[in-house]
Amino acid sequence: MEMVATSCPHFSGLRRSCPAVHNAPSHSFAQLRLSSSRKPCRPVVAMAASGKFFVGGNWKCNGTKDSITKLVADLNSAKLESDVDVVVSPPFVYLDMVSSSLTDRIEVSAQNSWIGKGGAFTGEISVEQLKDIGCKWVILGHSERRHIIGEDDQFIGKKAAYALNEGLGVIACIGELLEEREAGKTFDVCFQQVKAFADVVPSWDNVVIAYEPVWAIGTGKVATPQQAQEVHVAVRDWLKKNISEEVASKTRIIYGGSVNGSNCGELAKQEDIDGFLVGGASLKGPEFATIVNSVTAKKVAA
Ligand SMILES: O=C(CO)COP(=O)(O)O
Repeated sequence: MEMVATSCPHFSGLRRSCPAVHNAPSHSFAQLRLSSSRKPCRPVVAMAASGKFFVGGNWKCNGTKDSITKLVADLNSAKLESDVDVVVSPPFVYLDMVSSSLTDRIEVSAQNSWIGKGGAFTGEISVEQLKDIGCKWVILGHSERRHIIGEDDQFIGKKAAYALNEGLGVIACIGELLEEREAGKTFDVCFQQVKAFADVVPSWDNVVIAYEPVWAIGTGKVATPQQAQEVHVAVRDWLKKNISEEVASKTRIIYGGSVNGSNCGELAKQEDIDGFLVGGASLKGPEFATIVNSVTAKKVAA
């Protein structure tokens, strides 16, 4: 047996299922143990720190002081696996309240931010203000902002560049409409949206990509694990070809769209699903904790 670093000789990408071995478990991020004949590839190392499972709860425009106080109490008492980055994203008006009452174990994200320094921009929230109240992340490019509010790639890109330059992490959302999927354009749409981020981000260190097919958001129609995995692999391959192998390997690609406590385990087992962005089910503390803890299914699958 020989130890080799980083990639599989049977496949151009990093950390993919090896097509040379049917049903082979996935490659890990860092190292693979290969037989000297270079046939079956087997992972021997668990996910690297850079690939830590990431679960975000996007509370959208939901909640009241009372319901959010209860949700925070449930989250504070939940047992969460330690090897998961956990983030929740309350509506702006409750952000400070959540940030100051939530356990340090969970970080807080905004659902939007302005494209530049704050000032005379009525109704907007600046990155400086978000940092001031302890916010570490911002969700950008969410389909509800793209398709309901009308934000385009260029505008979203400006927000991402500014937030990253100022030290916020960005949860960069991409995903196709149903008609785009049906027209066979899923990859084209996702690549174009990733490219818009890629064109402007100063570094990928603080970027998590969230693949959220629009037809699966809030509909109860979750993508199958295979559908999600297929897009995640394609996006990772795009990063490899257009940015670098390192960025492709390290960047977390999480899935969102009707994730719940029942379907998270099967999705988590997919090699290129590095976590979730959860809407409706993140409003229930115990169910959100189940989704966070689906990292155990991933570890078993590896
Ligand atoms: O939009 C989402 C997360 O950002 C997903 O929402 P649902 O989980 O409610 O489908």
